[in-house]
Amino acid sequence: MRIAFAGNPNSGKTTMYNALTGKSEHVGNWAGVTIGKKESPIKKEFSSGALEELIAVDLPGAYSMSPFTPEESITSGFVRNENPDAIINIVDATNLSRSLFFTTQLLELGIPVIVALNKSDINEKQGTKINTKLLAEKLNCPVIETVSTSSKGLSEVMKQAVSLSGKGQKAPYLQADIDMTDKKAVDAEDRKRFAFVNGIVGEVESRKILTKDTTKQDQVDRILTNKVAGIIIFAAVMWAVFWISQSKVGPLIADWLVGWIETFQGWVSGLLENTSPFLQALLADGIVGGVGAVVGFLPLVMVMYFLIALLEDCGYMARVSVVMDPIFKRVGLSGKSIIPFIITTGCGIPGIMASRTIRDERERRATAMLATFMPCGAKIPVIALFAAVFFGGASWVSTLVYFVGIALIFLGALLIKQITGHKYRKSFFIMELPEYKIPSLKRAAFSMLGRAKAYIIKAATIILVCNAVVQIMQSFNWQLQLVEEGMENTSILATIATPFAVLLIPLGFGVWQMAAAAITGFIAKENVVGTLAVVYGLSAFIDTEELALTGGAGEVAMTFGLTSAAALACLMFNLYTPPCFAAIGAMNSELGSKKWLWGGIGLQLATGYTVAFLVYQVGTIITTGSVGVGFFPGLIAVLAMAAIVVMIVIRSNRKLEAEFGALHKKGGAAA
Ligand SMILES: Nc1nc2c(ncn2[C@@H]2O[C@H](COP(=O)(O)OP(=O)(O)OP(=O)(O)O)[C@@H](O)[C@H]2O)c(=O)[nH]1
Ligand SMILES: [Mg+2]
Repeated sequence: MRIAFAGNPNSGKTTMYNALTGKSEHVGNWAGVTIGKKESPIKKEFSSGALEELIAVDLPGAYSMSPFTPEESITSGFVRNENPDAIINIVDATNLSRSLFFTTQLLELGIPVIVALNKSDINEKQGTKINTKLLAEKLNCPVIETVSTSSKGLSEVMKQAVSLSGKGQKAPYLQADIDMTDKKAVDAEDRKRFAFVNGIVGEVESRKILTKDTTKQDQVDRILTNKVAGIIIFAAVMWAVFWISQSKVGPLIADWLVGWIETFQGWVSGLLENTSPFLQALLADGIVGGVGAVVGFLPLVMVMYFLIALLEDCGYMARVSVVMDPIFKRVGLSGKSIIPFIITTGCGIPGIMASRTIRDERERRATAMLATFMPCGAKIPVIALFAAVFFGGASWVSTLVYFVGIALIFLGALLIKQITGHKYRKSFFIMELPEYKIPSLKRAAFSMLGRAKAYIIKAATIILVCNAVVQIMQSFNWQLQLVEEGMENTSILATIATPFAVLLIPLGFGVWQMAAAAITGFIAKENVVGTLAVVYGLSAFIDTEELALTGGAGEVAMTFGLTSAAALACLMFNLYTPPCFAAIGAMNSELGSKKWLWGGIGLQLATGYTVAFLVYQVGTIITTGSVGVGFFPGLIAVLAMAAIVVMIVIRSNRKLEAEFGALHKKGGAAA
């Protein structure tokens, strides 16, 4: 027996789904969190004696059966075509008139509907009363007050769902038989439906606080969404997130963790004392050392995940969208893009997927393509490592790379706008402002632990294998003999990476070790740290005795042999060139076009290269007074890439002019 969970965005569907199934799917306090269908069996205690297994199907939020965005069409498609046995319609009880529009459409499908008047706790606090008995009569279906966050009313909802499932449903309002392609007729029909819904709401609801009254929440919103103050507050909030996770609390815990890892590594080395040097190197340095170096940074990432989960839960994200909207509009994006960008600071894959909730196709693709310029959680170890080794652990480094990421998003968006002719297209922006609430520490902790688990699994699988492969490739030469000391350049790894390293000379880090790290970084960005640990034979980058990241920073910096300008260039190259393969896969499915995908990858490659070139060369001029090595070849490469971009812009503009320009002229002449 399948029971669908449908309703407006942010009404609490996923919270209810999690409560009934024991899952921990992503919940957040803004519209558009769930972007795909999720299924899971309902716990026995809620199955209210049903003989068959009950399957809950969580769906993305939708305002109506006529979808505007890809994720809305998943919902309407499912309830229309997949015949669930019953629909639980989760209605945000604080926003009845908006929600019932969709309810009346669901009631027309002939599938039994149970209305869960969710968030009824908020109504209680605000003194809003809803006559559920009367509402049930008007709608012709059971109406039950629920609070998903505390499971109130859920047993009753399930009882009704089980007893009604498979039976029919009589609709209280039937849409007239109209031509759905006739926009005027559809609009008129929608207006009639609204009138019907408002009539019901007028009868069943009594409010203490009227919608037009200003509440405390409105006053807070006035400040948080203010054009100037809003941006300053947002910058301060994000800075605090990075500062706490990467400079304060994160490193403190990391230090303790690394102590354990080092002890473990010592123990493994002890066990292997009498075995072959290759085996020792592979197990103790390659696997334990490499994976340990990556896991050592886990606390930084975890603290960050925790803080972002708190931000998601309190209702602030939607406000940030509003603040950023006018700025993003200028570059052809919309305020909604900010949510994918913030999610990407955790991981690029859900970040890219979150772009699905943006209506305009061009904006959606631009967002998916640019999201990974925001450094993700896997890049934190890389940032922290370079900051510690070359810049004394300075927190300006991480702040800088996030701001450069934002700047690149703006520049990239401007470029896409140029290429796709944004001036010919219009878009609009609707963002609902959800209620503020005190974020749940428990939920944030769960979300953090879930992500930490994924990070550890990744370290123990992909990263472990990569490190082992790197270790083997650097231990042997092509004759499959062990490489002797001083002959490291002849290893398989070195000979493969050297041609790539040549390309990196104008960026200041044209050595095979850095090239190898960048290449393994495409498999997973943590690999940059793992590979550097393996190829340079270093292990823990966090020094336990000095309670600091790489207490032996000077020594490590010497081993790497980079100037500070080259180090910063190397860091930025690893951050802004294309993300890991998994994120590229997500880009592929969201962009839905090979042209856009390759355009995106090309843009990322060109951007990463150019930024690294500029940072190294300008940095070298500032510090030494003359340009760095490989300046001219690098300049030629960068100019060639720029020329290609200019050519694409000119060509596409000509095409657009032919397509739209004529149209505009015609329109102008007629007027
Ligand atoms: N006060 C209160 N808050 C709730 C209740 N149910 C859910 N919430 C909160 O509402 C917000 C949205 O919850 P979700 O479960 O993500 O909503 P959703 O309907 O799945 O949203 P989308 O996936 O975006 O369509 C979260 O912050 C929840 O904690 C409730 O009964 N009472
Ligand atoms: Mg949801």
